[in-house]
Amino acid sequence: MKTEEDNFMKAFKYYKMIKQQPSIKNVLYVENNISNQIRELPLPSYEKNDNRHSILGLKPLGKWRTYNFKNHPGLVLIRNPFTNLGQRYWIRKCLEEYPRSPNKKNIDIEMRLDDWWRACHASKEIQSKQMKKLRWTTLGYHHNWDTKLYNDDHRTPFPEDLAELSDVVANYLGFTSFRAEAAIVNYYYMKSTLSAHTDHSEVNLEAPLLSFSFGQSAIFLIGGPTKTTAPSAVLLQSGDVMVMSKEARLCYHAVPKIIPCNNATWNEELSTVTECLPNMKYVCDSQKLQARLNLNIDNKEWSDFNNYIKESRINVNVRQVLNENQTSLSSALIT
Ligand SMILES: O=C(O)CCC(=O)C(=O)O
Ligand SMILES: [Fe+2]
Repeated sequence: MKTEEDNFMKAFKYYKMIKQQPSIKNVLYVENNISNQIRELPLPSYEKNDNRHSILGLKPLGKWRTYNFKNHPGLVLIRNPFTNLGQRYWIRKCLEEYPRSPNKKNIDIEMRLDDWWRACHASKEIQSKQMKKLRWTTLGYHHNWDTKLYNDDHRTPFPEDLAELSDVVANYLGFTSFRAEAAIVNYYYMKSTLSAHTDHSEVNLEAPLLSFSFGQSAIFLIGGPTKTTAPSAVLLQSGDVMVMSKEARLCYHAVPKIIPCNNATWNEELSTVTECLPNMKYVCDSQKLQARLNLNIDNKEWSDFNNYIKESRINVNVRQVLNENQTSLSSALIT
């Protein structure tokens, strides 16, 4: 039997190269769209009254710039819709709060750290051993990496702020019934990679996958439904939101390389948010959320997180697991 050629692996190996830097000549990004592979989309007819953006660290929706890719229908990029303060807020959340129990993380099997960030900052020994070992934490429905299945017994409350952020983004793109039910937060250091895979564990494969990137940049490979398709390489920069929907939802993708960003936008001009508090769908205490966002304007408060992110990348990968009319996986099995 003739085996199909693995063109995905070829590209992965090329970009992963360490001895010699891979050429980024063919890497697609908005600021250098030489091959016209990226096309800007007109502003969608989003809900103009959605005034939740400021408190979530987002720019006004009318200023967002959205693109699709000639060779990858269903793949949509919103080029950094976050304010600089907003980036600080989400980076901090991913480090300080999301890795806390009962959320799960890769280092749980080695050492029980209910509060990884605090433990690392309370002990130099823990810091030296555990800080750079965190590779992922899961939220909501916890992805089981062995069985690749979700389970009703491995579900904890999904963070309200991330559910709200996902709701704003999904609504903006017209996915008005999207519900954030599971997320994987991926932590990358400068030599980390993520190998080729598809995300197919969700019952609902119609709902898009929302991917938020912060910190250092990444080369993201996106191919087709099999590894025979040669992938495109796309540069993901801090704040970028990549959406895998429709035909792109089940395509192979990977991160072969982290590259230093050109500018740490999260350390550029910052301004606090003082607007009147909007009505929220998931967040109960919007006053507290606003205070938490504004806290990060203080460089002393921000300093430990800055030290982490200057040589790391964080990706928050949000999924809907269930179908629209289902409330649990068991109800999904019956219908
Ligand atoms: O880090 C990324 O950009 C992709 C992460 C991813 O593919 C995943 O979590 O399934
Ligand atoms: Fe993925």
